[in-house]
Amino acid sequence: MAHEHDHEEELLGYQKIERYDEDKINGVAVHYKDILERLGEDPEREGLVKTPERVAKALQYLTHGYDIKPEQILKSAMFKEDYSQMVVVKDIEVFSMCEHHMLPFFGKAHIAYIPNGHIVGLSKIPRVVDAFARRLQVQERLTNEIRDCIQNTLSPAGVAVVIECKHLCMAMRGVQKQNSVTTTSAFTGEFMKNDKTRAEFLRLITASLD
Ligand SMILES: Nc1nc2c(ncn2[C@@H]2O[C@H](COP(=O)(O)OP(=O)(O)OP(=O)(O)O)[C@@H](O)[C@H]2O)c(=O)[nH]1
Ligand SMILES: [Zn+2]
Repeated sequence: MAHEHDHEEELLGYQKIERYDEDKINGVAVHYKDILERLGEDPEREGLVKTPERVAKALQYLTHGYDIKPEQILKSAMFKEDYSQMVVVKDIEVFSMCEHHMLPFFGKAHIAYIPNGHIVGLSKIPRVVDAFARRLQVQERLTNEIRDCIQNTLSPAGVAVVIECKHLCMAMRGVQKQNSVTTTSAFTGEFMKNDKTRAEFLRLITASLD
């Protein structure tokens, strides 16, 4: 079986990076076969035979954030540094799933912090976003969890998080609003106390490079 799989990857010419928990995949797939039948489909037809397994794998991937420890990610790349100006990472892609309908919501996160003795490896900030986004979420909690993780781990003078997302549960169904974007924000420290600092952050995330 393992051999067959290696061969498949060879044929595709690339390595599939995802690692799957077979018990979990099989357990979820059984239910999706039943769901297909209950929706009026024929789970044995060619295009659907592997669908329960594919859906199970997709869902495992879309919720793999439960297995990640975001604090550890930050701690793995914290460096003593004297820099005390705002550090902004903007336009970080976000893909998450709303916990009410299990439909995607997606957009961008903009994050800033003001170092207080330590800086963090830049790539670790989008990694923290992913760790919390790849779970069943609401946008408000996602926003707060990212803020709290950075604040509690790095102890900066302040953290700012703004997230802008479209929710498919509002576009494909329900109220069917195709263009509405939801914005959430969360602040600590200087971003909360100091209007000028918060305004500078908001200006930086709306400013364009080109
Ligand atoms: N606050 C918040 N609400 C969300 C988020 N994602 C989805 N929702 C909302 O969750 C709510 C669930 O409300 P219900 O009335 O129980 O669900 P529903 O009958 O499917 O509601 P409609 O979407 O209005 O048809 C809806 O208003 C969704 O728009 C989110 O990230 N944050
Ligand atoms: Zn929803």
